[in-house]
Amino acid sequence: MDTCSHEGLTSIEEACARAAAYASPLQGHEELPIVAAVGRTLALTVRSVLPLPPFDQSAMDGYAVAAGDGLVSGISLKVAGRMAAGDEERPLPPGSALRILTGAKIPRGVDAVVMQENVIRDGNRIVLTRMVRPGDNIRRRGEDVTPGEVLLQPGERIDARHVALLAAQGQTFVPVRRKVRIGVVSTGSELRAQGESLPEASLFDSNRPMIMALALQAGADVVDAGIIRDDPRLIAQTLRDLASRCDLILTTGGVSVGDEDHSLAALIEAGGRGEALKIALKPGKPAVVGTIGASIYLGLPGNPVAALVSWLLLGHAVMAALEGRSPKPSSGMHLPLAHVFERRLGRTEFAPARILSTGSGLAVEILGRGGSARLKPLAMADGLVRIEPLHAPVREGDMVLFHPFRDGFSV
Ligand SMILES: Nc1nc2c(c(=O)[nH]1)N[C@H]1C(S)=C(S)[C@@H](COP(=O)(O)OP(=O)(O)OC[C@H]3O[C@@H](n4cnc5c(N)ncnc54)[C@H](O)[C@@H]3O)O[C@H]1N2
Ligand code: MOO
Repeated sequence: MDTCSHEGLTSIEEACARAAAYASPLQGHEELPIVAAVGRTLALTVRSVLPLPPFDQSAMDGYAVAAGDGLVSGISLKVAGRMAAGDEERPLPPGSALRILTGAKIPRGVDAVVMQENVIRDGNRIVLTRMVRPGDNIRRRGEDVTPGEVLLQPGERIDARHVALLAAQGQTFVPVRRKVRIGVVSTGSELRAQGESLPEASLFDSNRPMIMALALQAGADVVDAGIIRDDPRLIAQTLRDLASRCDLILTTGGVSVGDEDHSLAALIEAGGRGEALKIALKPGKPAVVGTIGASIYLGLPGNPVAALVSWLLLGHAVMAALEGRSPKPSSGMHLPLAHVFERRLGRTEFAPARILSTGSGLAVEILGRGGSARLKPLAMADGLVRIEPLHAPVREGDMVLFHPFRDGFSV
């Protein structure tokens, strides 16, 4: 079923779903040391083998006591010994206290820890300056994690937080999916590689380096397949070659309606199948999605900002499908726009924007007036704003969704 949103355009959700439908999760996994697994995708469920904390422990530096029904302020207790983190348990003599440090095991008979700030120490005795209740300042065995519970689900992208949890479980290795291998090609007879001369009417290829960088940021292995001029035979030959080596092939350029837009024709000539999409998205309206051999094919638009936005939506949807992850819901923040923004109804619009600090809080300013070929505003921006299809006119102070680049380039 197609979700046609405006003038026969395909909605972003439908376009992402169609692109992802060509992909299925990659088979096979490898075991990596937990720190080396950062950025990789978990292949199997991880269950806990150990309660966390592994034993009842003190949450504070202070004194371990038997609080019973509670100890009132003013009670005096003898300090009968000391327990530091890592010490073996020592018993609490009745009617006394033990000096205890953060992380130390709670001895039998102890049911509360008094913070040292809440006692007056006088030689070998303490006097409580506050009421003490049973359970105070004790971290219970298993209160964080119980044995056997599911800790991490397959598809989780491993980061420092997961490394800490796995480490606390005593785990040395973790099973991860193999990296997605992405072949990146720029198409366009006007393009030259860095280091080449720049004849009239030519420009340096910025999409291929950008897309390679984005693919690396997304945790993929990258194959640089160079620049191919606008010749469907040459493009088809490159696609055939990459199909035997890559899980995903990304080209930029040639997805629109011009005489030299050969993306879909080249895919079909190479033996693949696919479809040209017109998405209710600005920039990034045209795209080609399909498959060739065991590879997924994504033809991104040539305009650089359009290529970036298209990668963030379609590319991320395909990556999630290849890695067996369900795409996370979008997690931008709503901020007021600092100015009027001229636009037409109908397409979701993304634009580079920076955050401003105003007298009344934060606001966002769109840079570059929405030009899809302009690189400088993109490089100067803090993130992308997303304006919904029916949000027009856009007035100063209107709320828009802002996706910061620092959160890993996602929208
Ligand atoms: N009649 C119409 N023309 C266009 C339409 C349309 O609907 N009807 N859509 C426009 C939109 S929107 C976009 S986006 C572009 C997409 O075009 P293509 O994917 O076919 O890309 P090209 O025509 O090859 O290039 C567009 C533009 O980008 C520059 N470019 C291309 N590759 C690179 C690169 N690797 N590095 C830097 N710059 C690149 C290229 O020189 C062009 O200026 O089509 C519109 N046209
Ligand atoms: O949507 Mo094009 O993708 O405007 O640059």
